[in-house]
Amino acid sequence: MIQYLKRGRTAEVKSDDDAKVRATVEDIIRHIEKDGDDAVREYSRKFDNWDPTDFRLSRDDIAAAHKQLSAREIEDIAFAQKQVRNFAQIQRDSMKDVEVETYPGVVLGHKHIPMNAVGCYIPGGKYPLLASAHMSVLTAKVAGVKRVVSTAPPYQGKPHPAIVTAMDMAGADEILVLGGVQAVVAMAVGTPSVAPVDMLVGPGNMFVAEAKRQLYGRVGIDLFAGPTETLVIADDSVDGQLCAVDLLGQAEHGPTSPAVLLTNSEKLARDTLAEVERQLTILPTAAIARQSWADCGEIIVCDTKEEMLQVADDLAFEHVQVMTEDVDYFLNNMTNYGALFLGPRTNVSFGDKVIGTNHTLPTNRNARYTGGLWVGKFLKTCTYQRVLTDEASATMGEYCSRLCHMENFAGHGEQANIRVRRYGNRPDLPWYEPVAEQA
Ligand SMILES: NC(=O)c1ccc[n+]([C@@H]2O[C@H](COP(=O)([O-])OP(=O)(O)OC[C@H]3O[C@@H](n4cnc5c(N)ncnc54)[C@H](O)[C@@H]3O)[C@@H](O)[C@H]2O)c1
Ligand SMILES: [Zn+2]
Repeated sequence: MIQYLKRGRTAEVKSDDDAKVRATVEDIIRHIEKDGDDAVREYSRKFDNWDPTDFRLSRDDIAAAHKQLSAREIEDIAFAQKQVRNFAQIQRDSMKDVEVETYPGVVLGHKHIPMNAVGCYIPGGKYPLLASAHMSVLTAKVAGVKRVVSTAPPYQGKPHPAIVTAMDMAGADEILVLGGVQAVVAMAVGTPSVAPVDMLVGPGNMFVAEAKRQLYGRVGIDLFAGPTETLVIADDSVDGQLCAVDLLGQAEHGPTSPAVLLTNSEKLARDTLAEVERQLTILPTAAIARQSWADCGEIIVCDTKEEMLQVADDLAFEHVQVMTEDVDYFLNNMTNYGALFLGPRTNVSFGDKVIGTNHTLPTNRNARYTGGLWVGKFLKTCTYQRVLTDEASATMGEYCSRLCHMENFAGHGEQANIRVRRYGNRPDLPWYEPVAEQA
């Protein structure tokens, strides 16, 4: 049986919010398409109170940002980037180009081609999320993207030195200080001051995520990476204190970030509920976490691990932290998740900041069809083919001719027929008719 010890707010409230966000974003896109840089500047002033002469940082600005960080801070960023770069490179190396003779005389292949230009959004509204610079910029560079534009909103009224430094250390080619919808639209549509990119990547709040969704098709997007979600799957092998820390640690992202405990232990459920209340009295970011816990937090109690698996797959959450006796049961059987965190020694914060897997992950049940950002998202897998022999050309041509005819494609059919005529030595084949089998 599946019971709720605590429920989040209803889906109707959420869909009402979604409609408002959609309309806001539509307006901003239309306005920037029409008025370019002037509109970008207007929204930057309105939402971020930010109106510099140039949204792009100079080499001097970037050097000045580096100087504001301590040696320790630089080393910490370098450590995290080393882990992310290393794993991204291992993933890149696992992707092989192929070229195979698939039929006598027929050679098919594919190669992975990096995109030419991408725009990386680094969130910075509530927190200066410098880790996103490693996740987006650095991964794009490992993939071989030539032009990587990176942007973050001003933080407390100015460019955040650690974000700028992390972007630069990750290899960004252009650094903008621009936030929200105006930033992603400027990069996607292009303005006189920002050349357009081919794909937008990176997480963001619901405005940023919705803007990427609406721009999809004109540019590529990596995935729908909206407000953070965390699911903790736990049993009596861990305690309520640990579960509460891991729920609130991610609930602090924002007021719409769900944190859910899924357990087969009613005792753990009750202990966690009490611990969450206690920790909310001491957590420095409790103002945000309290609201997200009240609105979106849930505690679900199941009888069996099979039920837990079913609930977890239905939720298809971004982060799934498994702290049960048999963590491999979930690794082997779960099908919908952004990233898994197995066992109590690791946690979502390690993944967010330092361990090396990418933290830009699908939210809003998009994990049903995609994993998170990774080096492969910056590569286009493109096929090619050649036919090496006259015989193979004639054989494919004969089949193709008849298949085209079944679809009423006369022109396609003739593309095949002319090959059969020339390479199959059948000069008398009629035009626009399916090739008959030879007697
Ligand atoms: N899914 C993932 O992989 C992942 C990873 C990390 C962070 N996140 C999420 O990223 C988000 C970061 O959000 P944030 O708000 O701190 O920073 P943000 O940079 O995403 O958004 C700030 C911008 O939002 C715009 N904005 C604010 N209010 C607006 C309004 N009413 N209308 C239009 N635009 C408005 C402003 O221009 C501002 O620059 C969080 O929700 C967090 O959960 C997701
Ligand atoms: Zn997080």
